[in-house]
Amino acid sequence: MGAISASVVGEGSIPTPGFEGFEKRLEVEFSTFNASNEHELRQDYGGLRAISRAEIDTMLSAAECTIVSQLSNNKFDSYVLSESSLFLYPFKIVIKTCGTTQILKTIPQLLASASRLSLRARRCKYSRGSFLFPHAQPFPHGSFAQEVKILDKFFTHLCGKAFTMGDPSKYHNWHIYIAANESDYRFLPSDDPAYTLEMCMTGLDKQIAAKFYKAVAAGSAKEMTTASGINELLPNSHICDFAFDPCGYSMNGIEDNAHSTIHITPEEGFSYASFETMGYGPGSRIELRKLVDRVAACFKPAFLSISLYVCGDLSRAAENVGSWDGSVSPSGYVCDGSSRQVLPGGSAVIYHTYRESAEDCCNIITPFSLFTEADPCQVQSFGCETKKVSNVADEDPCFERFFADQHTDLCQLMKRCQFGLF
Ligand SMILES: C[S@@+](CC[C@H](N)C(=O)[O-])C[C@H]1O[C@@H](n2cnc3c(N)ncnc32)[C@H](O)[C@@H]1O
Repeated sequence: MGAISASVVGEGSIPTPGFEGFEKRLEVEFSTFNASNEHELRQDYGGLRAISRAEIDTMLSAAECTIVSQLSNNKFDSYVLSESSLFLYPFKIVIKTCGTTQILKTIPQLLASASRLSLRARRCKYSRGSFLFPHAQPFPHGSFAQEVKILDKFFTHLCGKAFTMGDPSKYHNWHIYIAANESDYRFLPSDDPAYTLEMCMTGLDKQIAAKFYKAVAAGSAKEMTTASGINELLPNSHICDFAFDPCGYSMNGIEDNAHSTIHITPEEGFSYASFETMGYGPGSRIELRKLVDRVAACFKPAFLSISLYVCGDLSRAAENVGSWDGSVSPSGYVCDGSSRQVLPGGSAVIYHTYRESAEDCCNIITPFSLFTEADPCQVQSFGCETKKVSNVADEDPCFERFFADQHTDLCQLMKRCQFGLF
């Protein structure tokens, strides 16, 4: 497992005064090498779900986390991890890890397993908020520029672009990397855009945070789920929950082809909760704006951010995120920053930050006021797009070690991904 506290931290990281709640999130979408039969395959095809449990374990152990519980339906598999969650759809994987885990180390095993199933990556999306304790992150998570450089090496056959959203002079930004071939994405006007909503919340209400201590919840994750009202956020979803010792909570929710996931770090001083849904949108019975309100009311954080990613016909995707301007504030919150970005591969994202409208919220001390992101020397923001700076040298021994540690013939693997040699 990765870091949990001041004394137990992952390899290459330094001790911190608290647990790093902000997750790193990697989503990779695949297609078959034989595009002609892809449509039939999409109807009834296990795809990535055929990856063996042993391969999944190997992949996760590279990042320094493990599976603690599982829940599946006929559309996809979900796993609660020691540090966050994993979702395996036939053509898509979502891995989310927190603490000092090294999520990018999962990529070689993932690409190798997918290649054995004749699948190749056609889109990679990596995102994360600004860390609470950036100096504790091991290589290559010490800066967004390092992360981008590693991602570019794995996905050279796709055109990677990196963006830092939010005001660069502020502590809280959203970092997003997307690699996709435009030619792979042809959406029909009838295709519903797909939404991914992510909320990151800090400074949780103390009484609410207390519910995620085992001693208070009689040791039961189920009790935490009901006492907090989490079970009512998406009432038709099936929930797989897990309570950590002595505190902390994670859950995955699954409903047809949509998922949700919540992770909670209740410790005072660095309390954090995240909420994510993928697959809910206008076509479902869930209205995302009302959902955002319910989630904010459930945790009552002092600060929260929303990232809404839409993928589909580009004009519709851009239009859809456009309608989510800064006025879409959860009740009791004021928006203090908004940005919007059209991304490669028919997608777009908006990012808003909010603070509680109560006047006394300015007195709340959060780690944001104590630490600053380590990125500035590595990443320069031009508008939104992150310029990939050259001072992250290829010959940096950390890069060499990163790849040497993977036990995979990476060059061979990347060539195969690029040219479809399977
Ligand atoms: C629920 S996990 C999920 C992380 C999630 N990204 C977050 O911060 O909300 C983090 C919480 O569980 C606690 N915890 C206890 N044992 C843990 C372990 N072995 N690994 C990770 N977290 C653990 C941490 O102290 C923290 O409160």
